[in-house]
Amino acid sequence: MFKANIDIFNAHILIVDDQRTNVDLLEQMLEAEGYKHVSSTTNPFAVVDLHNTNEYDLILLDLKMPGMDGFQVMEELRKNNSDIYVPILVITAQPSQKLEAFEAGAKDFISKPFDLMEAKVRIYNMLEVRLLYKQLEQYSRSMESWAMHDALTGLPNRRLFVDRLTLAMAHAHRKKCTTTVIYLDLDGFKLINDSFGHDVGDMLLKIVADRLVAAVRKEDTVARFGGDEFVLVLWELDSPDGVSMLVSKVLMTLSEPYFINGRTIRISACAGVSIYPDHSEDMETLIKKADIALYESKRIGKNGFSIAVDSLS
Ligand SMILES: Nc1nc2c(ncn2[C@@H]2O[C@H](COP(=O)(O)OP(=O)(O)OP(=O)(O)O)[C@@H](O)[C@H]2O)c(=O)[nH]1
Repeated sequence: MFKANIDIFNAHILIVDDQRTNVDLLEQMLEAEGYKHVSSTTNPFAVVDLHNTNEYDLILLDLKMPGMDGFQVMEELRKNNSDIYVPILVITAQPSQKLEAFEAGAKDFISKPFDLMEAKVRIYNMLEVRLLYKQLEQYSRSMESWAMHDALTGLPNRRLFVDRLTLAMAHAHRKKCTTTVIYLDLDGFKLINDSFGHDVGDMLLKIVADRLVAAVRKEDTVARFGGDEFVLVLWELDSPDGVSMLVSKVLMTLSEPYFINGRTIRISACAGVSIYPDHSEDMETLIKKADIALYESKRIGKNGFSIAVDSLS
């Protein structure tokens, strides 16, 4: 469950005011409050670059400045920022400008001359909302990644695999080339767990994942469907010979010895292969055919592979 853990005083704050005395006053106040990252500029033209580099959590922006006023700065910030939320608190001596400032994107305001107590509270409140929002965003990104990856190996899981295969098939359709699906299952993996323990089994699965990733190209996908089942999506293999050579290479890599906790462990794998569009143009059928081919190769014996047949059987 999401649990907020924010340190408001670690926030990055920029003060923008052409009057050095105002800048100094705000800077001193914020530093006395305990804010650790406060910087300032008296040059409104520098704000966009500064924000792009430092991604401030809060910009205290004077509205009335020569050359470029606060409204123009806000407009430039909005134009140059992919983040729709620009954290601006305007500083104004003219109450009549407040509404206009809100319409231009300001989130709150501080009146001049400063009421320091009020300024402190407004800054704190705005930072609280900003940092909570940022943390929630990070959390939802990590949840998204978690939902798409296998926790043990970090490989894509079945959901992400389906996305990647969809993409590879669309590419193959456009380029009139192939996409290959390789369904892999280790031989006698249960015995590894039973003989050496689940932890050793886990370590072996992680090494298997690393070897598979190393054996294919960067654009290919190696996914784990759970247990000792791994499924690969390969882009643009040009001939059945190429496929056979690659699967043989993968199986050979997996049958190399594994050195885990001072032990040397050997294991092999079987594979089933299906090719888009030769065996099917439908994704589910393509995966099913690779799975059936895998069972066929398991039936024949260890450390081998079968290629799908044209019709589902
Ligand atoms: N260490 C470990 N074991 C797992 C994990 N997930 C599933 N397993 C085990 O993997 C084993 C898979 O067993 P089987 O599907 O019978 O595979 P196998 O022993 O390789 O049998 P064949 O495929 O017929 O050769 C089971 O013992 C599961 O408990 C995991 O994340 N870590």
